[in-house]
Amino acid sequence: EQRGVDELRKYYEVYETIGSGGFAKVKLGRHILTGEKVAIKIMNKKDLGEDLPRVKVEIEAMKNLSHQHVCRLYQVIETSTHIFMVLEYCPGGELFDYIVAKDRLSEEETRVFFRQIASAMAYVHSQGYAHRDLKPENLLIDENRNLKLIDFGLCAKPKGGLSYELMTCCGSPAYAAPELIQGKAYIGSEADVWSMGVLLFALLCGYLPFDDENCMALYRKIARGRYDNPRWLSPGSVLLLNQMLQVDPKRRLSVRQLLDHPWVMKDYNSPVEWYSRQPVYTHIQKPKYVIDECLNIETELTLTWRYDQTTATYLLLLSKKQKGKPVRLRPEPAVCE
Ligand SMILES: CN(C)C[C@H]1CC[C@H](N2C(=O)NCc3cnc4ccc(-c5cc(Cl)c(O)c(Cl)c5)cc4c32)CC1
Repeated sequence: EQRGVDELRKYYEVYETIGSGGFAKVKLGRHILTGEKVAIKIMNKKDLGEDLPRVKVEIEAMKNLSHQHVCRLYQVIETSTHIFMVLEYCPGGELFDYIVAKDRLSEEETRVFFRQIASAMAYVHSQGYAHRDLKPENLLIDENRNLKLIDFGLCAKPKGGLSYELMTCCGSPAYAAPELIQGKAYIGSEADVWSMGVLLFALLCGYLPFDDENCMALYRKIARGRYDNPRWLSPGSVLLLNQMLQVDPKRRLSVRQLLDHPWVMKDYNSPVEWYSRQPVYTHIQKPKYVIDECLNIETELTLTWRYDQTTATYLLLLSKKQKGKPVRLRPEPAVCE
């Protein structure tokens, strides 16, 4: 561990543990050069065991995902014993805790969050990924009360594209689609829409549509697809939930249909913007303030995203600029290789 932590401490101050996710612990950190806070996911390869491939899946997926509502991966440091993932820090914690604290959300507040979730999912699907573990515990709130999707350890990128069927039954039962828990071949994006329906119900109601402490009883309820709409739901909410929680995946709304659904458009009168506002530069268009300031990279050089210190510094500077913070490095910066 020591060598890995030394490598980490070259670039980051490492503070207390702020959480844990399955086989990982998450510590608060600060990028020394930019002063930006980060979340550092720390995994011990010994503890990972057969979960190591899941981590590789998550890292590869996150390297290809750059979106305003997907938690950003800045850097990966791997040693013989550990894997460190340096991630975008989300001080607002889990959406799950936010719902619990408020009992349930109003339709208006739910719509703000739901549009962000639809934006993230439309983007993730457009990149050929299915998330497969969508739940309020995997949606974090950042410093501007925006949602960030995390935990891509169960995501899938079918070889032939998202229309190809998947087999692995995974994710959290209460959010899992009927076809998935019945072990049928399923389409990842269709299963994600079911999970979004369960999530929408949880936001609007404060409890789950299908719940039972007995696993088999829970499966039967999901397979049957029957749930009660509490009296405070508007007719529009009842309709949208019904269109998403269709047991037959072919009758279920698609994410694309969600983007301009009347319930989603209410008060906004515009469809959900799902395009990424954070294009992943493959060729540096010489953003002057960054290149000259710190990264004296030959502008003709295509910056290959190595997810090393250079990537982290570049992305964190970009993030600072997007937040309107001064794009300055700490005095006497360490060597900017
Ligand atoms: C399903 N739950 C248990 C999972 C927990 C995990 C810890 C989380 N967390 C805190 O505990 N405190 C604050 C906090 C702040 N910023 C974070 C940024 C990224 C991640 C993160 C990102 C990815 Cl991609 C990932 O895979 C994992 Cl495991 C974590 C966690 C953060 C965080 C909350 C959700």
